[in-house]
Amino acid sequence: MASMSVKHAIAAAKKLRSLQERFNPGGSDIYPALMGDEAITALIPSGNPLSVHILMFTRALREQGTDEQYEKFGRRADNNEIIGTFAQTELGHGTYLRGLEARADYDRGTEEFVLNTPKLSSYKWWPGGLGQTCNYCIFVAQLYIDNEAKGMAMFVVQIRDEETHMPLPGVHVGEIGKKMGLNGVNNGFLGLKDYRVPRLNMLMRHQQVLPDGRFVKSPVSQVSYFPMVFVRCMVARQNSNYLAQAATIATRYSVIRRQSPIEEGQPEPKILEHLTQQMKVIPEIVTAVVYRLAAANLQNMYNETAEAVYRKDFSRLPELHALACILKVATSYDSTYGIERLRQACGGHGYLTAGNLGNIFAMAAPACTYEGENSVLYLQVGKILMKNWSQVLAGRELMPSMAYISECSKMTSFPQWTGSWECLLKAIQYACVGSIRLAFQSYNARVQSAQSQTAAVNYSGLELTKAAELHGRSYVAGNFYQQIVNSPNKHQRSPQFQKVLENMLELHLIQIFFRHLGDILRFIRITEDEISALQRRLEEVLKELRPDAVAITDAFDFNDKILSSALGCYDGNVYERLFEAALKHPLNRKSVPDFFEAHLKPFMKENADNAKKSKL
Ligand SMILES: CCCCCCCCCC/C=C\CCC/C=C/C(=O)SCCNC(=O)CCNC(=O)[C@H](O)C(C)(C)COP(=O)(O)OP(=O)(O)OC[C@H]1O[C@@H](n2cnc3c(N)ncnc32)[C@H](O)[C@@H]1OP(=O)(O)O
Ligand SMILES: Cc1cc2nc3c(=O)[nH]c(=O)nc-3n(C[C@H](O)[C@H](O)[C@H](O)COP(=O)(O)OP(=O)(O)OC[C@H]3O[C@@H](n4cnc5c(N)ncnc54)[C@H](O)[C@@H]3O)c2cc1C
Repeated sequence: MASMSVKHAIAAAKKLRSLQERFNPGGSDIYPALMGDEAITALIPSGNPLSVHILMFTRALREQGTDEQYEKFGRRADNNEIIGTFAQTELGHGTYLRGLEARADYDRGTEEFVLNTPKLSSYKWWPGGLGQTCNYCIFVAQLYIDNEAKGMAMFVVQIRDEETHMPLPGVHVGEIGKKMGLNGVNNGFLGLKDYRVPRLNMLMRHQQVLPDGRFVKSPVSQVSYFPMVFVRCMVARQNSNYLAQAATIATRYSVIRRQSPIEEGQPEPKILEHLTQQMKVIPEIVTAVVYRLAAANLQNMYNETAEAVYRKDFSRLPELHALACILKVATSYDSTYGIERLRQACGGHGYLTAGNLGNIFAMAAPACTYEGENSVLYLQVGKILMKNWSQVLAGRELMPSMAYISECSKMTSFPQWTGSWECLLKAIQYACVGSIRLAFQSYNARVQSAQSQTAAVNYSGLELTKAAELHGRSYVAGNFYQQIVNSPNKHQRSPQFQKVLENMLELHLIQIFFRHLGDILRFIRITEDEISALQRRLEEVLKELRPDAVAITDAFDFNDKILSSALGCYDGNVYERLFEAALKHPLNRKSVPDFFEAHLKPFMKENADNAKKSKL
């Protein structure tokens, strides 16, 4: 599987290179090419062993290295002359970066760094492609000068000979073993023992070690986290894609499969005529659209911030960090749960490998963990919200994506309930700000009672993650509302198309309202009649969107090869394809399986003989 994946990955990398030249001639940013065709990754169902090379290794060299270091390493990496990975996580640490054990000791006598993974728990563990594919890596280690810790630093480390691919002396490298999915990625382990690299192999755009051992700190230490921010932005787009693929499969299957008459004596309808089936499938279609739009917005913000950082302007980093965390968490959670809901919506056939929904789930699910475990990132955002609430209390302005927090903080009560889109959006935002206020009261009380900030974060963790989740809902719903209602190109849309978009907005807002009804009722009085009216509107908008479900998913434009699903094929010949896939199963090559003579027949005969004996 690994070699097949590498073969496919090389073909994909060549296609990316051609896309890049088309989208971005001579440029080094792969993102425009990815925008055009990240579906390439879907062609490698066991995962792309070059994705970390493309997404992290090349970008870290460009963004964290000096221009000279880019010339020495980055250009060859961009040209795929060398293949690298991003080796940060260790067997013993993934989240708590300050706890990483790999170390780099500066030897001013030789102007080299001596790299070590001192214990088994210090081994790098998980980096994509590390096991078999890569011959280089960005090695993240704690920097020591004269045995004094200086914080994390990144080093370009060659791990395999470029000609023979043999591991170099002092390198212990290999594959970490089978996973739930992505088994073509060869995630690996790496141990280094007294492995020396020249001083100029430490990436020094933002922090430096001078030949005499003097350390020049980075102006903003967090800029070293930037490679992770980029992937979090990519996860938002990738996982909205996975959800869109699963929604396409389940929608097409739901208009082919007929089951259970709705009226006695009537023919069996398409299962998408059942209201409960509509509630399983159509919200997921809309969620995929909502997150694709949010991810595109985030990517624009990333590009702007990356350019600013390149000019040493770090002012937008905190907002990008907060939004990248929020969207990475929301898209990975909602896509993972949504794909499983869509699999279940396809009944037994959804459980067949030929339906491909299991593999799409296995590709989407690890995004809840990699690039920052989701609940840890929610806590990150919770901490940022606490800082911003302090700003609100001090009457200071907040970053644009949090401006609604200031507005809601000035409201003494929620206005008269109208049930309009603006009302629903404001209700979600108001509940978020109420949750932030409560979390702040708990957090601040703990800090005031002499608890450390870290401890106060831990003991306020449930309220902090709730506030973070509602902030994510507010941002995503607000972005969707703006795109549908206030978009500058709204007038270019046909009335019919605008109506479909507005139906999707109606469904998204009502669905989020019901998902967080408890959080909302904590801060807003809404009558039973007003809630029942929203229930009716939910049922109505599902009915309204039912005729457009297939057209919307067709507009995702996944061809059959990308979907790789007997349930979601464009021609709708589901049963023929399921049967064709079944007949290809190795067990169907013989009428009598080998295990009959070897195991089953003796087993049955032994039972028959025992039965006879017991009768005698
Ligand atoms: C052909 C390819 C096609 C591709 C198509 C699309 C594919 C896309 C998907 C990719 C597929 C596969 C790739 C998977 C690869 C996976 C790679 C990895 O997993 S790499 C390892 C990831 N690891 C992590 O994310 C670690 C998580 N932990 C952390 O980030 C930190 O430890 C943290 C933040 C949890 C704690 O930090 P710390 O303990 O240092 O302190 P604080 O929390 O107080 O933070 C200090 C200060 O810094 C600010 N901060 C933190 N993080 C960031 C950041 N990233 N950016 C900016 N600022 C940051 C924080 O807010 C604090 O600020 P302050 O003002 O001081 O309060
Ligand atoms: C498919 C895949 C690909 C990966 N690719 C790479 C790669 O290319 N390069 C790389 O460097 N890494 C990679 N990783 C590793 C990934 O980044 C880590 O798994 C991730 O950062 C989580 O760290 P961990 O595994 O140590 O989990 P832990 O941090 O041990 O988390 C375990 C549990 O502890 C909780 N926890 C941890 N810290 C806190 C806290 N402060 N507060 C509250 N709860 C906490 C978490 O929420 C979680 O529930 C990959 C992982 C996967 C699954």
